[in-house]
Amino acid sequence: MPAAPRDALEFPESDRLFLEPQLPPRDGSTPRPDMPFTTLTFATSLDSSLALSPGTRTVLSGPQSKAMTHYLRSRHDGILVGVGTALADDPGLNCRIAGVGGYGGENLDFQPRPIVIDPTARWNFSDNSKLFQLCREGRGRAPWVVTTMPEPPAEKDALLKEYGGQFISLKMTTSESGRHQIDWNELLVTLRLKGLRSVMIEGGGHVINSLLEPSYMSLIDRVVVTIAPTWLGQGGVVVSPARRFDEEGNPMSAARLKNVKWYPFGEDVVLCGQVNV
Ligand SMILES: NC(=O)C1=CN([C@@H]2O[C@H](COP(=O)(O)OP(=O)(O)OC[C@H]3O[C@@H](n4cnc5c(N)ncnc54)[C@H](O)[C@@H]3O)[C@@H](O)[C@H]2O)C=CC1
Ligand SMILES: Nc1nc(O)c(N)c(N[C@@H]2O[C@H](COP(=O)(O)O)[C@@H](O)[C@H]2O)n1
Repeated sequence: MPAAPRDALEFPESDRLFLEPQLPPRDGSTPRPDMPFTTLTFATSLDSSLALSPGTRTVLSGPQSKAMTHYLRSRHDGILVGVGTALADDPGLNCRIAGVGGYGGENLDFQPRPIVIDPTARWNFSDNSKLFQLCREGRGRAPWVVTTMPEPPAEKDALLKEYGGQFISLKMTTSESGRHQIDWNELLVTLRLKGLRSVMIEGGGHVINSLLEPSYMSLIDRVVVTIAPTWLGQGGVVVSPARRFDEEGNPMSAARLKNVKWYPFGEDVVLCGQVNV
């Protein structure tokens, strides 16, 4: 077996046991036959911010919860972000747990497929993008880019294909709340048809808030949130889904979790649960 690179992360067996009930089943079975097991997971500050501002990569997770996130990546077939995140972070979206493919393991075993929602092909990726560097080094898979353009730009299409990635073209719809967006049902069914049995959705703010709309939140099988002991302050990228109202027009909470478990990981705490729909 190849040696693990120096930046490989360790995630202790005892912590794996805690997490197991929250993870996609190892046999690949899914709660809905036509869709992947879907985990919503992100790191947030005490004031519900994912980042200091939309274009800023912001470290929130400490070393233990970061290792947990990478373990989650090893247990999902796909990892999804919006184009805002791709532009801000130039992310790797691979799994760096010791023993997975490229980190001491064979081939690309346990490396998730990166998926970027990019309706108008704004993401200006190139050979120098982190994701593609990792592909060349055999440490990650090429991305699937979800667009609404029937014919995506030819140059980008060629580069994606060269690395083993692809554009996926879907249509825009208008959601219940009037948002013009890709329908999550259609997207998840498409990803299942393409072979993904589990997907973790990492962000950013637009992606999470749109998935937490009433018509979509039942698609989320698990929520795993890292809460870091810091306030980022005003102006951040905030997780705050649209308000809901009861029959009399009174405001009610947008969403609530059930079957909640809390795990401390270093200075952070990780909250797991299911959306109470
Ligand atoms: N702390 C954490 O765990 C994470 C932090 N982030 C941070 O979040 C920030 C980016 O967040 P945002 O600016 O909100 O961008 P985003 O990553 O949510 O992407 C937003 C864009 O994605 C597209 N999009 C998303 N959902 C769509 C849908 N259902 N249909 C059609 N298009 C859709 C739209 O083009 C939209 O403008 C970055 O600063 C990044 O660092 C991102 C992921 C995780
Ligand atoms: N779990 C977690 N903790 C943080 O503090 C973060 N900033 C993020 N961000 C997400 O991870 C992506 C970066 O991944 P790579 O390290 O480049 O593989 C970033 O784009 C966000 O999706 N997550």
